[in-house]
Amino acid sequence: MDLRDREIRDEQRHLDAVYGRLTEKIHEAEYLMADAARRGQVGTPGALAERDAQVFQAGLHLSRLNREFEDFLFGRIDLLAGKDGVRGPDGASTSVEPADDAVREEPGGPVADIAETLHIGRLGVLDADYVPLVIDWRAPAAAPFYRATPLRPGRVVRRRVIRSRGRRVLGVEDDLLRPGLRARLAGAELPVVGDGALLAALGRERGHRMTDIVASIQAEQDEVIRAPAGKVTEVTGGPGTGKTAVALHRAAYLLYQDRRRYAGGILVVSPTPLLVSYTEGVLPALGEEGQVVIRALGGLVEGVEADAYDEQRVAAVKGAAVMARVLARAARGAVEAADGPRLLRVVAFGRRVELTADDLAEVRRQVLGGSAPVNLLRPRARRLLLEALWARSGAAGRYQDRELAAEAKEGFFDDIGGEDVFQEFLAAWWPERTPLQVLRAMADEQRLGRWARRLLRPREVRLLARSLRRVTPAGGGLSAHDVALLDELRALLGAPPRPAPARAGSGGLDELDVLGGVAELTTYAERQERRGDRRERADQDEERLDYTHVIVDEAQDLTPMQWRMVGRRGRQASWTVVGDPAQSSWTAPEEAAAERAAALGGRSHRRFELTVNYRNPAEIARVADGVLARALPGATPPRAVRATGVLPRYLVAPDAAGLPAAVRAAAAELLAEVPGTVGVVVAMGLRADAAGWLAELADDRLVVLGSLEAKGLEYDATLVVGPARIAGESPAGLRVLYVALTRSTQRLTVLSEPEDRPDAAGVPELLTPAEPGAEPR
Ligand SMILES: Nc1ncnc2c1ncn2[C@@H]1O[C@H](COP(=O)(O)OP(=O)(O)OP(=O)(O)O)[C@@H](O)[C@H]1O
Repeated sequence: MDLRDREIRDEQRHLDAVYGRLTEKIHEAEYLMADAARRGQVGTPGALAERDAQVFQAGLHLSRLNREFEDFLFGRIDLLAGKDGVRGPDGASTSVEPADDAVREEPGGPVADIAETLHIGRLGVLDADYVPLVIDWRAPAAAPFYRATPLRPGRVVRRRVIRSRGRRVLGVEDDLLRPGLRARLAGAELPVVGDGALLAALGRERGHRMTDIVASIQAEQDEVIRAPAGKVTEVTGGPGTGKTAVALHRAAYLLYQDRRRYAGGILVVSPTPLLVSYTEGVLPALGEEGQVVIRALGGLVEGVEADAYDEQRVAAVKGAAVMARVLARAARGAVEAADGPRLLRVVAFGRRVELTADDLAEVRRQVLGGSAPVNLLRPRARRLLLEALWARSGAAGRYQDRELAAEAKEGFFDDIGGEDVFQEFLAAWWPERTPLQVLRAMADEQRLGRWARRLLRPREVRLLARSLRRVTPAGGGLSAHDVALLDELRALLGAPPRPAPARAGSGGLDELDVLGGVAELTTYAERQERRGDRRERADQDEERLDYTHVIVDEAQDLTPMQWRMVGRRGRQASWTVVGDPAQSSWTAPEEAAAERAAALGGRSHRRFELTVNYRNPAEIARVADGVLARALPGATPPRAVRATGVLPRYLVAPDAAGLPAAVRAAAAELLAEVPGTVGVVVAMGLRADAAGWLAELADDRLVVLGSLEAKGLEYDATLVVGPARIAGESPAGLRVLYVALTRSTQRLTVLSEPEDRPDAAGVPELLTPAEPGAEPR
């Protein structure tokens, strides 16, 4: 038996002991459940409550234990004796530094004994004597597993990554943190097996789901994951540096640290639904099922799901901070229905009392002088209308006595205010508006022009109105940018009215008379389960806005309006904000920076930078770095950790007619070369066409993406089609191209069109080295 097999056998013994203990715990939990059920039969309220609590606890416990983790146990550290003998609650010694006499100088060099061995896994497990069999990866005692480096080894002599599946140990890989030291474990020399656990993880094929990195978190990443949840933790780093992975592991860490505070209260905001589905398996794999809400920007408003895309010039209008002012006017303007009543007539004291259009306009002006959200101004509208009628009735003059006058007025308010005529008038004259109704009202160019006077240019008004025309009364056709507008409107309007059947005379705004339209929609996260029972649940949707921690992924892409929306969800929260300015597809970064600062309030920042690219092989990173130099001259790219020896491939499509076949052939070639996924990235405008061209390949490993959808995702191989077309789609196009080129873990093919002006080797102009000092486009 060779050394590796022997070490695997030893780790297998340990894993068997762990599973033995887990089995005992499962039996304990099952016993508890059965016992609880028996107690329930007693039937007193107290017994029932106790049973519920026990069943709940035992059920939780069981479901965690029963999960077949692919690698329940994944790490081990062998440690020198600590400076003091203090042990923490998990049974491990707490000292970070070794005892002064832990290492002895001997003639052959320094020698030491391993004083403590810890196994690291997804959950903490103690044996019957409270000795730790496995330390939870988030416990303080596990930190050295991630943190120790040869420069600062602390007590760690050997770090071992254990690969296991189910109950079987498959392999071990060791790193020596103190290579010059001869260490002894139970009298024998400490064996060392292989190297490169990290590299093995990085080279593995990719699927459609992100996996956790718990076995190979690197020191600079660990610093971020375990950073105290101060006010704002800000993380920057280039593509592939693990920002998304780190953000998700941080959520799991915060839960472990203070479950009471964070359970259910962590929100992760992701740029696209694609990235949400790519990442949503990571937390359950870390044992945190259902504790963290992950939402796409277009799915942040409860009951709404964005399913449309805005071209860049429209997005630029919708995302700009000035929209907040346009919407404020729209919210107030929309309460005045074009076909609303122009005369209020009641009968009081035996004669007709009227308010004319001019009178009503004056009352409306007074009502809008109030600062409350528009829908909440209705009681004020009611009161001011009655005041105006009372004044017009001339009744006040008939009373000398102030008390009598006040009494008469009160009676008048009660009588007139209670009449059907008056109530119907009020409902039509001050209709309650939903955000969706107001947004749709903005599709009328003339009306929008009025609301946006001196705020938007006529061209912008036209673009905006035209784009909003696709929004249906039920909320179809909304883009992620529209959702931020809806959220702003919701704040301006106040709580939307409860869903109710449309009432005649409810003051429809042109055709916008679908009350409660918004509440009829569903969110991304709940789409699956909700399909069948939308109506029943719509009423129960009390949206949560007060998260305790908000994590923003790809933060560089949020528009000012989106920052306002996200900011509303974390007024009291601490924040983790991760992003990379070099990948930003938003064109006005300064404006976004101002709204971001407002969203994060005056909270203090702690900044971290990640510097190593774990995704792209060096051969691919080099190509991307060239584009980065054009997009942001002077920016430092992250350092790629591995090379594959495979150079990117350059192909050229002869002309537009030949493009579909060329795309198909290039994609098919990549599918044949890699075991996992292939992403085909095209300009947004080419998305639908490209999907059609590739349909016949019918391979579920293949994904077609518009350039903006590629954000955050990764594939074994990527085919980037038409770099110039991608770069030409917006002023931020070069940065979008940079994103496209950094999606691959193994192979990259670039397919040029004639407009890419490829050189003789097929390398498109944009991918040739930039002239020194070249201006960004
Ligand atoms: N310590 C690690 N061990 C193993 N894999 C890692 C490690 N860190 C990152 N990775 C892998 O590298 C890839 C990139 O990580 P991630 O998507 O989190 O990077 P990112 O910084 O968010 O990238 P981008 O800015 O391009 O979205 C993922 O496959 C991730 O699992």
